Amino acid sequence: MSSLEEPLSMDKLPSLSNIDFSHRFSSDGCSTSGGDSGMGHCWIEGNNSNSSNSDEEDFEYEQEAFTWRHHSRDMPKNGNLAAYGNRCDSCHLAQFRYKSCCSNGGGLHDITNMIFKGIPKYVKIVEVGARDGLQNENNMVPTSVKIELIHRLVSAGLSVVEATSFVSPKWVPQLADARDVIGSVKNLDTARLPVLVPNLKGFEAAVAAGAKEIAVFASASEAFSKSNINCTIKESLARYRDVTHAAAKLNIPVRGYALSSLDKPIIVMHRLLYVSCVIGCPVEGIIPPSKVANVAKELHDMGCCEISLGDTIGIGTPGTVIPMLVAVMSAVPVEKLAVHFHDTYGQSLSNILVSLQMGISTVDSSVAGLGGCPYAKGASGNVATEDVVYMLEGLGIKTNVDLEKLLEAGEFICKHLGRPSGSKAAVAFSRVPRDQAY
Ligand SMILES: CC(C)(COP(=O)([O-])OP(=O)([O-])OC[C@H]1O[C@@H](n2cnc3c(N)ncnc32)[C@H](O)[C@@H]1OP(=O)([O-])[O-])[C@@H](O)C(=O)NCCC(=O)NCCSC(=O)C[C@@](C)(O)CC(=O)[O-]
Repeated sequence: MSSLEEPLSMDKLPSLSNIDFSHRFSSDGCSTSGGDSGMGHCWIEGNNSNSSNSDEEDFEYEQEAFTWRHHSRDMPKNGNLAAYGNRCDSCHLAQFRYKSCCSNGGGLHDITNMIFKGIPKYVKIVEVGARDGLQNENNMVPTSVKIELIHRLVSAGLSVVEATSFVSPKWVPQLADARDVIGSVKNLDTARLPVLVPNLKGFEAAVAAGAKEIAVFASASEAFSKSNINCTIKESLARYRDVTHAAAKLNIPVRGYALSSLDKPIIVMHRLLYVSCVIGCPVEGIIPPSKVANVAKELHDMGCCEISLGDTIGIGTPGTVIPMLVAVMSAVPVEKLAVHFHDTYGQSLSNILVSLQMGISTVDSSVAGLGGCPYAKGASGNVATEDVVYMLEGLGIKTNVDLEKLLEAGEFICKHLGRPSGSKAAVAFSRVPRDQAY
């Protein structure tokens, strides 16, 4: 059993013992500085008490703003887009159904902007299925399947595909083939392929195998740090300082970022840093936002150029995510933050949406929602990339991901794993021919 399976097992889920039920999903139990900052209400600006919700107004609004509905009804039955008009000639059929580019050329984004002030025009998706997804699989996935999956994800347009982990094979046997995986994909030059490393040993192995970018991971929960990487938070930060310096010394040119915390700019390998358990921990229960902010700040000060905030057990709601983000954003610039939601309670998309509203434009997700473990009932994988792309494109936010190809990548891995996709969008698209899907 992997180290992850233990903390995620049902008996350790916080819902049962460690976290008061109301605190799990409301901001009341999770303010940034002791009192309730009320932030849970401030960031959601789409509707206020003045707005009417009458059916009539809703209908008019839909007609004006979301003209894609008309398009999908009026579309030729044979799916011949060219015959329908030239505005959408370049759209794929599946995307045509929901993509705002097909309506009034940019106008929809303006309307969306009125509702979602500050929402980004482009969101970078960090695909973690090949790593976060497959590390929890009960059965070993053959190396060739992992390699094929990575190729498919890259060819779907994902610009960052986390490939594997250089962790102890005793702890995570599912990724014991990290060297072979990275060896086979390292020359893919249209995507960045970070790998997870927990210490210097992992870093050295990753470099030797040809990894050009790495990600390190610390926890905001002392107990989870111990169970996940067998050391305290402080010890983990010390390890990552060593890794940081080793990366800097190698001065390996990567698609990366200058390290600003040392006196001269150095190209660093550690793009991404995870902070896990940012909302709750299977052992400790609710994690205060200030604790998350402290860990994130330490890592930022080390020179990490991107910090991904992981709701590892997927208990967050906008009510708890917002105060956590407020706290972290007071310590780390928002452009360096990413969000990483597991979908245990089905809250990921709403959590992503509020994160975007707060200025975050990097989102982690996993093709087909991979990551669930049969022995961890109640805890599930990451939010599915297909669902994220569907929502973002529907909002007029660019992702540069080809949904058709992404769906095919999801089908490929689900077929291999012998189970249905964890993506709602993928399941919906699979039920009817793509050209008739809503
Ligand atoms: C950190 C350790 C290694 C400490 O494990 P340890 O047992 O404390 O380490 P150790 O230093 O005592 O070494 C024990 C053995 O592991 C070997 N070893 C030591 N390091 C490595 C390495 N890098 N690669 C390969 N082997 C290694 C080392 O050489 C030795 O081998 P032996 O002498 O017994 O044959 C272990 O706890 C570990 O690998 N943990 C990783 C667990 C993991 O991958 N968890 C999943 C990460 S996902 C996550 O955290 C959440 C995230 C990021 O997805 C975000 C979110 O969802 O919220």
